[in-house]
Amino acid sequence: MPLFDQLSIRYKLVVLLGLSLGLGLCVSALVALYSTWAAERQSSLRALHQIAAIISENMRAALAFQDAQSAANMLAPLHTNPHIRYAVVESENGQLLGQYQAPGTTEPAALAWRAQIDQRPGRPGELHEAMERSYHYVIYPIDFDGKRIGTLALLADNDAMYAKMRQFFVLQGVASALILASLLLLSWRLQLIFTRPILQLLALMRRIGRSKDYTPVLATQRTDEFGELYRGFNAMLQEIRLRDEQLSRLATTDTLTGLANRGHALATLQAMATRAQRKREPMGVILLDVDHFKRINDSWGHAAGDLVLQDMARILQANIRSYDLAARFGGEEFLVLCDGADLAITTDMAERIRASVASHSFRLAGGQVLHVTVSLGLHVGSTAPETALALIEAADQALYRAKQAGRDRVEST
Ligand SMILES: Nc1nc2c(ncn2[C@@H]2O[C@H](COP(=O)(O)OP(=O)(O)OP(=O)(O)O)[C@@H](O)[C@H]2O)c(=O)[nH]1
Repeated sequence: MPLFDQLSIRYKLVVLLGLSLGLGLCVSALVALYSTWAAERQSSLRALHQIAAIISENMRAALAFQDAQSAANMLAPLHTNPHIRYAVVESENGQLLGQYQAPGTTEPAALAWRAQIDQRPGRPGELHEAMERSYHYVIYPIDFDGKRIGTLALLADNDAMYAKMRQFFVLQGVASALILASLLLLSWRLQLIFTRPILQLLALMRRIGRSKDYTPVLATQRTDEFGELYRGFNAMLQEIRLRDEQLSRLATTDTLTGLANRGHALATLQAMATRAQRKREPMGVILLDVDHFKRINDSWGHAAGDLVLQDMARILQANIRSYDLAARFGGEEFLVLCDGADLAITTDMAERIRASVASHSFRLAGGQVLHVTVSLGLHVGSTAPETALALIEAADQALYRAKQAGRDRVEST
């Protein structure tokens, strides 16, 4: 069913529910129709029986005396019932005593009915009734003193029965249409119970696909499978969010010192430089290098060197402003980006760092205390466009001069 497959889950459920409820309604309507038809059929035959019983009771004397005139008089009032179309009274030996034909009845029709009555199954003179498509009839035996003296055959059309059936059919149709409309409304309400949570999840999934914001938002008190689905979805979002954070931390952080790594520092420098140029503000770049670091490694081991680098990171963090960035730029080389800082502020910051390092006691795992110095080169970006690499290059030249000038000092471009 390709068309059905293409329908949204909402309409699929409405179609399925509507079809099942509609089918139930059709079956019950057919049952009601059949029962009404059977009841009408029974009641038509019963009514004809009652008329036949009354006429037969009065017809006894006419039969006993073979009085055709009396028989005709007794049949004549039948015209008050427009549905009785034909009646015939015969004596026991089959002799016709009286006959009635409703006004408008043609002779061929009367003859056909007569033939139908004569061909009835069973023994002649026995009580018999039959329901045909367009008429029904009763053959009623007439007894006198315990002896069969004749029979009365009464035939009536089915017009009254069909009129009632038509009326019932119209009523049933109207009721069925109303019920069907209510059932469709009910199907729509019912499908909401199932589709609302699914569509909510779908909308959230689409929104996350667009925004990439994995913050869990589906709060629910539900205790059913949908509640479980919501909670599972929330847990999954939470996990993705944590992993995202972890991944971006790993991608931007130096694992030894916890400072920003080289890649993150360069990207931040580029963004900071662009912003500074747009706002026509200065920005400071400080490049610093641990003096004679190789000696520390060689004398105290690589682990001691690592410890020094970690302490160095802490000193840097302690001496920068919240909106500056300290990064590990290479082995024992660090970069500090000072947002909106002019030469005076940058120089002051570099000097503060140098002095903090020089006065710091680097305590090794074995308890030994080292004193270390750093050389710093700084450059303050002008308002003219400069690439991140050009800014670093300039700071590096200043650093080179600091090293050349004897280390433990700050040089600027
Ligand atoms: N412990 C440790 N050492 C590192 C790391 N990265 C680089 N190094 C070492 O840092 C040292 C850098 O030495 P050099 O480039 O010669 O510079 P330096 O000894 O500091 O001398 P100057 O810079 O001229 O004062 C090398 O011995 C590298 O092996 C690291 O992550 N941990």
